[in-house]
Amino acid sequence: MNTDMRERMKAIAERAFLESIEAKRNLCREGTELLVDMAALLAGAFRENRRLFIFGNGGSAADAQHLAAEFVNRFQLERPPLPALALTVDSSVMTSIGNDFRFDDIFARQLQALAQPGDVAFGISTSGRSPNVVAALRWAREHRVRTIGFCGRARSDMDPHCDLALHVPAALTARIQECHITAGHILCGLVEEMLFGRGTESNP
Ligand SMILES: O=C(CO)[C@@H](O)[C@H](O)[C@H](O)[C@H](O)COP(=O)(O)O
Ligand SMILES: [Zn+2]
Repeated sequence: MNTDMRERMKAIAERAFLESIEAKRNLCREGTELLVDMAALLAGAFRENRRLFIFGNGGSAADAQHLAAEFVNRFQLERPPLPALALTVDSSVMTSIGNDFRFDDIFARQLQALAQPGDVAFGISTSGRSPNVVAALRWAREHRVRTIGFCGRARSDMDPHCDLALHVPAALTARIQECHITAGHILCGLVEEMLFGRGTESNP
């Protein structure tokens, strides 16, 4: 690689780092209160033995699985497992629904099979427009399943179907995703703290 090319690549990398930092700084200012509310909603549902279902496409499917693993196994505290499931992990279920019905139904139909009133449906979409995410949130809302969403900056199609929606103040999909996983980790930490942290029933 010649020097010009190296300098150009470094500039691209530095810009990405700085945009990511800026997006997270803005999210910290605009989204912290809402994350605490989301954590309280989730902690309340887990206290009532309700379950969490997480879903999204592409990078957000990976986020769904990553966050489900934090809840089921553990995040930062030694504590009992929490019931969370990513709706992105069973290729047989997803391909059969996509093939026999519509790809837009792959998450909603799994909720129809698994979710009960009081459970929580958690949709993740950077555009806020993925039809399968929106359809699942819509079904959940109509069936007394609590709904939370992570999306991007703009008003999103998820909003009308979410009890709580976190909007990330960034334009690029990648920067929004980086904020989503940070916010997801924070959410896991807050839920653990609310359920098992010092001063709680399980840890007086
Ligand atoms: O990870 C990325 C881009 O960074 C992609 O895989 C991205 O997640 C996919 O294009 C998704 O289909 C985008 O869906 P959404 O976030 O708009 O709901
Ligand atoms: Zn990505």
